[in-house]
Amino acid sequence: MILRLYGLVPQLGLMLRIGALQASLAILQGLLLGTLIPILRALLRPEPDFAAATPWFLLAGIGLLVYGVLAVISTPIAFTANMEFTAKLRHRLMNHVAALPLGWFTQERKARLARAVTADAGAIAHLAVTIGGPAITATLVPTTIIGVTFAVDWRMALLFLTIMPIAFLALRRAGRIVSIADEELEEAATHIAGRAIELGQAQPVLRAAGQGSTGTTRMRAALDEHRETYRRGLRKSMLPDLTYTAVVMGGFAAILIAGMLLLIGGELPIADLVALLVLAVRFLEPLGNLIELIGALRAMDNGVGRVRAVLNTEPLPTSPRPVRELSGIDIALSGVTFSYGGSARALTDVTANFPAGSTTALVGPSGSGKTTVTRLIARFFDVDSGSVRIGGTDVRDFDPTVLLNDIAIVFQDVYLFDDTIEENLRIARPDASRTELEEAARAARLDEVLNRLPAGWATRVGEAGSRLSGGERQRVSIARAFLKRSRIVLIDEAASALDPENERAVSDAIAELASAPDRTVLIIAHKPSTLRAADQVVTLDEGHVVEVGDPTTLRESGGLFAKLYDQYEQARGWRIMTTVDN
Ligand SMILES: Nc1ncnc2c1ncn2[C@@H]1O[C@H](COP(=O)(O)OP(=O)(O)OP(=O)(O)O)[C@@H](O)[C@H]1O
Repeated sequence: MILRLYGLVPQLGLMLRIGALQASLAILQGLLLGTLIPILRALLRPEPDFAAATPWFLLAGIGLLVYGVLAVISTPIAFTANMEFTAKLRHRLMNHVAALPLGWFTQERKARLARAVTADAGAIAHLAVTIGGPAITATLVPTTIIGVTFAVDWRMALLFLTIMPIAFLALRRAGRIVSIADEELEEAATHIAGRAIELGQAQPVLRAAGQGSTGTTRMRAALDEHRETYRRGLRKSMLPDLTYTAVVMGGFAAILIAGMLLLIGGELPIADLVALLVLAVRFLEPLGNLIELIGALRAMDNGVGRVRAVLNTEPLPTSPRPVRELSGIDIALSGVTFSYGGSARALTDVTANFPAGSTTALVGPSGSGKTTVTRLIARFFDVDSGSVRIGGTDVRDFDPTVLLNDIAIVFQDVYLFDDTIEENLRIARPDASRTELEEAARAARLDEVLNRLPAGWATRVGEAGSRLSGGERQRVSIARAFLKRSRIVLIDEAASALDPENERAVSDAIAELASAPDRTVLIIAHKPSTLRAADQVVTLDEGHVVEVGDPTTLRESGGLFAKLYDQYEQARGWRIMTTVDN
């Protein structure tokens, strides 16, 4: 368990300090109790011998003082260790998940990750420090007492020695059952967390269906499952708990009977029996506490297992000699085949070139693979076969930070952090000057929004940007791309209707982003104006490239692009009519 913990947070110095401190406290406690023997032997004579007891009293006094000082020192050390362990573990987890393929982040795994970062990391550090110490005490105090007992009566010491392994065997069994129950309970708790996230996300749909307050049946089932698992766990662990308690109580009875028999037989003086009974109580008490601790320790071990499972997930492989800069900004997909894990392919043998400085419109029916192409270029996933190259280099050979720095992505569904507009922009470039921020805002037509808002740059956008409209959120996202000065920009143009003002602003901003000659732009396009302005069009259908060419020629050829273009224009006509009518 200790090795597993060390593997998770390799803080050898800290662990040794805490361990040594706790071990010293435990051994000192046992030895202090040992001073009782000479003291009682000296005092429980027909003529009490105070002179013989005095040095032992003095020794016990000094021991108590040292014990007190060590106990006081250990509190701040344990507190600091707890904080340090938690922070290190959380950082390790966050750094690791940042390198995982996006496909890993399913609803269930997101819930597990949330619990690993919050509950597990906190509990592991807390338990390692606050339960680890008492666990050391609960093991070392009885061990020291056995040693001390040998000095009094070897037969009684052997009895103490026999009780300990029997108790540990009973404890092991109880621990195993507690561990299984804890794992089942954690599984049920993770289900609840997953369903709770789902419940939050599905609120609009549930309310529309009149079920906002009752929740989903899946959520109710998860709660029932948790309750039942808890009950089952309690039932299962009751018998081993009782067995262990019986061993500990039985141990005391055995010591008492054996001591009385030796006393009656004249083989043990009364002073030694009294001292041995006090030692027996202190011997069995920490052993008794172990049953409480074992549950917590097993829970910690399970937590360690869960955190390790996240940390053991393979990130996307990195090249041993990663390329640290782009040598060009042309993009080439060559024979790319990719599926999201199931049997259905999202892309099949896709070959397409996106020349440096050009703007390409990616077009195709829903589900044809447009978003997948952009995800593979940004290396959110790795291709199953074929290659994606930027400036002639396979994206798998780049240092991942190169792609993060040189590619800007303007998603349709923009995620904003619950912070000010300024901070949401600074994510793209934390050290941007005020002038750079303002230039980016102007280019993205965000300045109009900022002028309208009373708090301007300091406006808080609300959770996930909920206080801004969809178009305004997109302008923030485009401003991020300008600020980042990325030489490759991947845009998912909104397919749904924006209000005319936002639509014009977003279109103008995208056009400006695409007009730079030193930028390669890919737009998943739905608007006739964007399609017309593109240097080339790549049409996808069911994961295959079906057309490549300039927009005018493709429109005249009457193929899939021409059909989609007409549909977009018709939809736009309807929207304009509806807007005018309103
Ligand atoms: N995360 C995912 N997990 C599993 N399958 C996915 C995932 N994302 C997309 N797919 C599937 O891959 C195929 C291509 O999807 P993709 O999102 O690339 O299409 P698209 O052309 O961008 O569609 P749309 O225009 O509707 O956004 C679809 O069949 C889709 O169901």
